[in-house]
Amino acid sequence: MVKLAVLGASGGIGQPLSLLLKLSPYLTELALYDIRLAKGVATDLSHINTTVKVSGYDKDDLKSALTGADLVVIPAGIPRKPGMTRDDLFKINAGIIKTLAQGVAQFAPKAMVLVISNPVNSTVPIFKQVLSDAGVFNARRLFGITTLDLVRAKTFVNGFEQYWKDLSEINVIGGHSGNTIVPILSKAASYAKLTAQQRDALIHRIQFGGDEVVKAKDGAGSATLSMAYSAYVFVERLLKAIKGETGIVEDTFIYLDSSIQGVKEVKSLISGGVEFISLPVRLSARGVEAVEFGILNELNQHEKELFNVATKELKVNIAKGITFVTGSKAKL
Ligand SMILES: NC(=O)c1ccc[n+]([C@@H]2O[C@H](COP(=O)([O-])OP(=O)(O)OC[C@H]3O[C@@H](n4cnc5c(N)ncnc54)[C@H](O)[C@@H]3O)[C@@H](O)[C@H]2O)c1
Ligand SMILES: O=C(O)C[C@H](O)C(=O)O
Repeated sequence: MVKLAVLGASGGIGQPLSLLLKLSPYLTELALYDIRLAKGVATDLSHINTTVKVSGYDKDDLKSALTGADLVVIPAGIPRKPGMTRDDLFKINAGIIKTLAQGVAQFAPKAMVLVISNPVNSTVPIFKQVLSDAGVFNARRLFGITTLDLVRAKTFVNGFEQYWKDLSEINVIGGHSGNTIVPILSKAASYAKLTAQQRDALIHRIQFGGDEVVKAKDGAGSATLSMAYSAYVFVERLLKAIKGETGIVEDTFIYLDSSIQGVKEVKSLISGGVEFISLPVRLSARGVEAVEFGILNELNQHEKELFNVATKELKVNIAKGITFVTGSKAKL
C-alpha cells in the first residue's frame, strides 16, 4: 500500500504528473490537493481503468489529502513569465511552501517530500526549516527535484553529435537556476570531441533551458510537460528504491546532514561550504542512503570553475529561504 499526495495537482505540472502517476504500478492511492479544481481532476482521472485509487481534496482539506501519505510531491506555486528569474517567484511561492510544509509537519511528518516549486534553491531550505522547527525533520526524506536539468542535458547533447553514447555518465549538480545548474559532461568520452565553443553553448543551453520554454510559452507559464515527465521519472526511481531495488542513483537537491554517508566527504571537498546541494544520491527504502561524493573529485578545471560560481549563488538562495522562516538573517 503506497499513498502519494500531489499538492498543486490542478496546475500545468500537477495535471500531467497526476496522469502519469495514475499509471504507476507502484502506487495504490493518489490524493490530489489544490486550492482549485482538485476534485474535478481526480474525478476525470478516476475513470482510467488502472488500479491506483484517486481522490481530490479542496482548499480546506489538506489534512485528508496528507493523512497516511508515504510520499508528497509539490508543484504548487506560480510559474515564471518572460523576463522573470526563478528568484522573482520567491515572494509568492515562499509563503505557499511554508504553509504546505506546516501541513506536512502536522499530518504526514514521516512522508518523503519531493519539492518542485521554484525557486527550488530556496523552497527546499524553507521546507527543511519548517520541519526542523516542528521537530520532525529527517534529511533522508526531503528532496528538491532537479531531474529536469538532467533530462535536458541528456536531450541537448544529441544536438551536438549524431549519438552521444554514454548518457549515463552525464550528471547535473549544484542547484536549479541558471548559473547554479552545473552540467558535468566531462566523464563521457564524447565530451573530448566538443570544441570549447560547442561546450560553452551546450552548457549554457542546459543552464538556461527553462528560459527557452518560458519565452516560447510567451506569458502562459513555464515547463510543465517535460517537468511532469521528469518528476515521474524521479518518483518511479524512488518508489523502486523503497521497494528494495538497489543501485539506484539520482541527482537531487538535498540537505547535507553529516549523519548521511558521504556528506562529511562532500563538506570537505566544497570550499566555503553549502548546506543544500544537488549531487548524485543513492536511494533506498529510507530515502537518501548515501551521497556519491566521488563526482566532486572528477571535475575538470572548467567544471570546477562553474561549480565555484554555483555554490556562491546557492549560499545566498539558501540563506534567503532560511531567513524567511526564522525571521532572523541566516549566516552566509
Ligand atoms: N523543479 C523544476 O525543475 C521545475 C520545473 C518547472 C516548473 N517548476 C515550478 O513548479 C511550480 C508550478 O508550475 P506550474 O506550471 O504547474 O504552475 P501552475 O500555475 O500551472 O500550477 C500551480 C498550481 O498550484 C496551485 N496552488 C497555488 N497555491 C497553492 C496552495 N497554497 N496549495 C495548493 N496548491 C496551490 C494552483 O492553484 C495551481 O493549480 C512553479 O513554481 C514553477 O516555477 C519547477
Ligand atoms: O524555468 C522555469 O521557471 C521552470 C523550471 O524551473 C524549468 O527549469 O523549466
